Amino acid sequence: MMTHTTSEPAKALLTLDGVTAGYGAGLILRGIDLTVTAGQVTCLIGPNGSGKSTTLKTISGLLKPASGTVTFQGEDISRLNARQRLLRGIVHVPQDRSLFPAMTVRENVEMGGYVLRDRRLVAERWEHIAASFPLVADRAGAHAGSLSGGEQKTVEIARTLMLDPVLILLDEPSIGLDPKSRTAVFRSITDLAASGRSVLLVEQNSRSGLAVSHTGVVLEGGRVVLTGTGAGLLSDPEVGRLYLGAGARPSAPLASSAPSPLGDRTPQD
Ligand SMILES: Nc1ncnc2c1ncn2[C@@H]1O[C@H](COP(=O)(O)OP(=O)(O)OP(=O)(O)O)[C@@H](O)[C@H]1O
Repeated sequence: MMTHTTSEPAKALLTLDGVTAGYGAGLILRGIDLTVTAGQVTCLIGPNGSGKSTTLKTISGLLKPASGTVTFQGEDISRLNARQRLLRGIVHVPQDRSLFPAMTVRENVEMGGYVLRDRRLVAERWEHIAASFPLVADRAGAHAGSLSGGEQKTVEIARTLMLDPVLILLDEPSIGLDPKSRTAVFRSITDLAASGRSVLLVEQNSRSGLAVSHTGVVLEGGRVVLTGTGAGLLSDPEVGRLYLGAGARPSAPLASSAPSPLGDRTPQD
């Protein structure tokens, strides 16, 4: 489990105050209060339909809040559009696959910098990304569609670095992946935080998500019902029973089948 090693006081990077939002007449978010601390991984968990993806959309600007405030680096960004928020360093990786399958990995990563309109900067950042993600360097010339689901997700995460993001929103990055690919994706999330990025993660694989997170936030019915450290929520039997799909997990059942440090998939429905 990683820890926040800096001795400086934790800084609020993003704050949601009483945010309400929905897609039509009804509200899905019913007053979200949430803080993301700079340099941390924060994981949103909660039952299906509780509003996790909708919360990410109100942060990236795909959805405007009906009321309440979204504050990023001290600025009220509630009324800004998605492009304006992107330029401030908020990058959203949606749940669905978003690479262009017929383009190469390198072309896909470079496309991530299309708003930069600066070929030299894109080339520089490509070098940095290729050095940070061996998979991206190794498969640079391969068509994205020929990569496995986990590899594609890793490329999507790597691509966010084209915009030198401050806050990366990841919507269920591990969905549909086999255990090995999941481990690789969660490792890249840990690496992002270690390199100074802040991550807000939505995960159905709640145990795995909390295991790589400094902070865990539980959503229910469009409201935050619980906040704690990732480790604290993981070890709380009541949280386990209510939100992690099972009671407190017994310690390793068999020495010969030690669980992955990231835990197993725990469906919530
Ligand atoms: N584009 C949309 N138009 C209308 N309703 C939507 C739309 N997207 C989501 N909803 C509804 O909003 C509610 C919350 O959805 P959201 O995707 O935020 O939940 P979630 O917590 O991420 O759930 P899940 O774990 O199932 O992805 C659901 O009832 C969903 O049907």
